Amino acid sequence: MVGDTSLDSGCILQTDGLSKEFLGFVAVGDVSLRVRRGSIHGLIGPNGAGKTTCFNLLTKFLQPTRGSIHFDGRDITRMQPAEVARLGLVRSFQISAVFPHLTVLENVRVALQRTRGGSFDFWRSDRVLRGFDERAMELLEDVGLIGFTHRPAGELPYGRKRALEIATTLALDPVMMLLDEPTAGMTAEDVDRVVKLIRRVAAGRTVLMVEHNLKVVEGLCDIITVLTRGRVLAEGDYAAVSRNPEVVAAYLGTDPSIAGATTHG
Ligand SMILES: Nc1ncnc2c1ncn2[C@@H]1O[C@H](COP(=O)(O)OP(=O)(O)OP(=O)(O)O)[C@@H](O)[C@H]1O
Repeated sequence: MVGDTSLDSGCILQTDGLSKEFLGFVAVGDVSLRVRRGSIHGLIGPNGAGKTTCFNLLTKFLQPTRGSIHFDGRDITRMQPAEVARLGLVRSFQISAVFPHLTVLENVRVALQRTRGGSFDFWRSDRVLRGFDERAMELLEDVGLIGFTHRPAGELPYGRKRALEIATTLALDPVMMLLDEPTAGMTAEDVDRVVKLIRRVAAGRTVLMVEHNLKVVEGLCDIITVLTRGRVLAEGDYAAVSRNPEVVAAYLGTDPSIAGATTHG
């Protein structure tokens, strides 16, 4: 499959023979992923399966050892992370990307300014930044953070911080969002809220998410790719992959509950 660039027009993201080796160790091996435009696509697998490495390859934080990546009809295999983000393939960063001493509104404003104004605008006055307020408020509304507008981001409860992180990602106006374990470490109540939020922000976009909570995967994802030891083990909707004996076997010892389609972690 390496070098196969016949593009599937229904797919916004396509990898062919994608591989990453670390000193000969195959972290991702020959992964040919097809992400349908407008879908919510889950990437799951036991610990060490290669999910994070895969994400890092897609967002160009790592260069592949072999294989190709096409996004929206373009070959992005050798592009830089910022170029890929400009094309609309945006990763939702971890909490550390939120500035804790800035308010919720200021965080979104800065994200908007980075996108639209460019970093050279940083010296400009508050007045310029306030120009972004209208859009920032819309985004805060979208993610349910209006009630927290003037709170320092560092004081937000964990689940709300993840919502803020999603708002700052939405500020980049992504065509496709990559979400890395969006519900990790959350209380059940926060999980529900973030699931609803993802469903809402996924409208009109494509989402690829790594997620350990299988209940979340079941509820959100149209299609799921199961990785194990760097390779694609199975693909399909939740009902199909959770019944797949190879998937059940791969999870045994780490998560036997997949056979019963319940929650992990
Ligand atoms: N920079 C690196 N150097 C060497 N080995 C690495 C590197 N990054 C990842 N690996 C190895 O590649 C394999 C896949 O790791 P990866 O983090 O992608 O898995 P994962 O599916 O995201 O796991 P988890 O669910 O635990 O986060 C692991 O065996 C890991 O030790």
